[in-house]
Amino acid sequence: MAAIAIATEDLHKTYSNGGKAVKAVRGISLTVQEGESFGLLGPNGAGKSTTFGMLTTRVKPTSGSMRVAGADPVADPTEVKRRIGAVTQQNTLDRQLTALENLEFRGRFAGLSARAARARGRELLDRFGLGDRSDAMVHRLSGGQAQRVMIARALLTRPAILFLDEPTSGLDPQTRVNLWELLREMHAEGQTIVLTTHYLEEAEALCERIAVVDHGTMLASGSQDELKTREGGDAVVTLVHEPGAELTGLLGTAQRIPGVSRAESEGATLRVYTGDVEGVVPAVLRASLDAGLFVLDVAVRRPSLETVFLALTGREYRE
Ligand SMILES: Nc1ncnc2c1ncn2[C@@H]1O[C@H](COP(=O)(O)OP(=O)(O)OP(=O)(O)O)[C@@H](O)[C@H]1O
Repeated sequence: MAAIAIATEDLHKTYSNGGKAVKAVRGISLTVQEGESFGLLGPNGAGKSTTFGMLTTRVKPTSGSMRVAGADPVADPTEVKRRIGAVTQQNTLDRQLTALENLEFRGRFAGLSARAARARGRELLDRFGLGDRSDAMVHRLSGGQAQRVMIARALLTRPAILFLDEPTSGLDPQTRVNLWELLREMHAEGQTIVLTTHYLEEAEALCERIAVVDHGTMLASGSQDELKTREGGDAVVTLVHEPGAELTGLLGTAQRIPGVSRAESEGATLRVYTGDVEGVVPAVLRASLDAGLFVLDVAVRRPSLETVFLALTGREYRE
């Protein structure tokens, strides 16, 4: 069995914002195995960056405990930093230096000889398709190139865990897909990867295991299949009615339709969860018409991370 890379127990973080307490993280317990690619998925403000900050020593938890790469980020932050590589949301490259110099500098700081740091820097830039950009000043790099240099820099000291906070936020779709490819390669070579993302598609593309977070708590965690089976095994049928439609009666009827495991309404939208799409769609449409309602749109979503989020929160996922 693989060793444990990360274990957290009931992590909390409360910020004080002008005297007001902001409970950003409210009890996160998770385990990541070595070699895994693990994602913290949730909408903006869910507490992902705060959790990322605690795991990577930048944010001190209010309470709870954790082990990261065999050390304690609170008691021994220097040791944790030595063992991990972290890529934050901001561009933290030194703008006075070239791409290669940024890498060399990190290598020297970590105790490599000048020669070793330069060689490893070159190797990584080549690997990341940036061999011809090694002498470019940082401000000349595109967003995607800068992000790759930051990942290369984080990998320079062969970290036990590579942490990435929203790795493709703000990148164009093609650059995003290229970066996914790179991260998949790293992972195939055994690199443990922990990332945060608010893109369902990114979590789906990159993460073997996912923790779904919202409002500072972890709603569920598991492999994608586990989550889909456990939390969102049903397809979701959505009926959108004219604005202002009153759905109370319809909701009751929908809940009694055979094959419907759950029904809920949000404004003029009715959602039913079912394993029997073919049987339920006509029945629920009929119920809607019988209730004198006008249906604007019908949509069926097969089990996915989107339906998992819906099932967990009763809300549509908005990226
Ligand atoms: N330094 C801080 N001081 C006060 N409140 C903070 C601070 N950092 C974050 N918060 C608040 O904590 C909550 C969680 O923020 P956090 O950045 O961890 O979420 P997130 O899921 O990473 O979202 P995003 O993707 O927008 O960064 C938010 O309500 C945010 O406003």
